[in-house]
Amino acid sequence: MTLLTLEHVARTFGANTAHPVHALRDVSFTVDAGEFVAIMGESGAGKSTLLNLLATLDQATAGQLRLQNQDLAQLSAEQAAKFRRDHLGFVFQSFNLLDSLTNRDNIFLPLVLKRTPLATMQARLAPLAEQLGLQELLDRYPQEISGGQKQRVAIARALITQPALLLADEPTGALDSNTSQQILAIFNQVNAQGQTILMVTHSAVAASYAQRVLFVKDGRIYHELFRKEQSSATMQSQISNAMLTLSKGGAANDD
Ligand SMILES: Nc1ncnc2c1ncn2[C@@H]1O[C@H](COP(=O)(O)OP(=O)(O)OP(=O)(O)O)[C@@H](O)[C@H]1O
Repeated sequence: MTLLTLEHVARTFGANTAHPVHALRDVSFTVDAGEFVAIMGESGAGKSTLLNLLATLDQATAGQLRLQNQDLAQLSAEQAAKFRRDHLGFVFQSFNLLDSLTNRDNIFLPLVLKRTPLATMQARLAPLAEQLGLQELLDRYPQEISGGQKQRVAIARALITQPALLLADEPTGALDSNTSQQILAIFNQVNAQGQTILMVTHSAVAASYAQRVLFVKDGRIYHELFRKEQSSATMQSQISNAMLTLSKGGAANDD
């Protein structure tokens, strides 16, 4: 089942100025429910612009974005905020936890905003806390735990609303390599349980955990790699080769 469809999406900044920036020129792809897709590209390629459109924080200049058959261009600002709360989960490089709240209250926050009864919040937290190894950390504050632990809290906060799509922006960018691999293993686990994930990353290691990698260059999807049955080492070297080829200006080839 297709969850997300982008058709000829463009985003131009400063369209009526002397120097318009075509951050996205013509982006089309679909994501099926249950997929784990990584988006890679060099700095300035348009990744954040794409993520902002998917997050309903920005509107495309042209083209169509549909998530669960909702046309994202048709949402008012208020509807977009509700759509975000109801259907999307976010994980950021810098965790974005509130220091004044305990880890438990950070995780509850999106449900509190939706006025969810406490019993439901607790029932949803229990399995997540167990899976993410958070039981001992719930009553502590974000500044009392490590970066990897903060990211696990942030993942719980993103998943507690049971979002259709988890959007991750450089989720391992602030973590060392061991901790990154733990976080990526969690992504693989929740994906195996059916969670659809779209992750922007600069890291070939991180992208190699995904089933599919889309490469963005100059506001277009330039290349696509499928993991299939390949080992993570093979996938990583294919990703690195594709990035190298793209940085040299050519179209990548994964033969
Ligand atoms: N609000 C804006 N106004 C004008 N130009 C913008 C704006 N946001 C992004 N751009 C431009 O659009 C292009 C794509 O930017 P974007 O942030 O999407 O790239 P990126 O791939 O996420 O880069 P990075 O990996 O460095 O975060 C860049 O040329 C950038 O300067």
